[in-house]
Amino acid sequence: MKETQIMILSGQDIQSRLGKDIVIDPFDPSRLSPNSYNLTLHDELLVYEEVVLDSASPNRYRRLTIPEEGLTLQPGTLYLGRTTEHTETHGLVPIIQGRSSVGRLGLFLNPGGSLGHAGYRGTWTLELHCVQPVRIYPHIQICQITYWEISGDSPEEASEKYQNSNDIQPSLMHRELGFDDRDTQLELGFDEAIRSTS
Ligand SMILES: Nc1ccn([C@H]2C[C@H](O)[C@@H](COP(=O)(O)OP(=O)(O)OP(=O)(O)O)O2)c(=O)n1
Repeated sequence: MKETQIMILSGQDIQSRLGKDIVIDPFDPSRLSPNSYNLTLHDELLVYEEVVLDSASPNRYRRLTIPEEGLTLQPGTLYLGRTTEHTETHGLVPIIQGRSSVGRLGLFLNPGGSLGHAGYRGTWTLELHCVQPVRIYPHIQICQITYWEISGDSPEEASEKYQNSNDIQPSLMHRELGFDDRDTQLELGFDEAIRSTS
């Protein structure tokens, strides 16, 4: 039987493929690790307003800004954030995971890591929760992206819901259950209302 090897890209390989099959924008070479690249936290967060989240309809949320002097996250709340960086990947599978230095503060994101599609283009949504109050700051290096070679044919198929995200993207699972764009518009309208009064 033929052995299949799944390979992870080294930091050097990531850098040498920039502008070809990998885009990381902005890019800072000091954030490269031996086999990953550290992505940073944008200064906005979303917090759901609902006591019970419904997977079959859009959930209202409000937007927070993380000030330069920091923001203390509280246990029991899900915070949605995003990477500052826009990434684009072709012919490789990108995966993001929380950094160990962040996990050691009891701050966890995207449990188990988040698998991207080969062909994913956009910023990444970060699902943050903490086990005790923890202070965070804008643009801290929060997670790492790794790139994996694919075994076998894998036509690039963009995510119908999340491709080209350039803002924090709450769950769009309701779309799978038959809700149309009208429901999403209501959600966006609520977000704008919150922003204009805060
Ligand atoms: N925390 C995450 C996880 C993924 N993604 C991006 C990269 C992926 O290529 C895309 C779709 O992710 P999933 O396949 O995990 O999402 P779903 O399965 O929910 O959606 P779809 O059915 O569109 O694939 O979203 C993201 O921005 N933030």
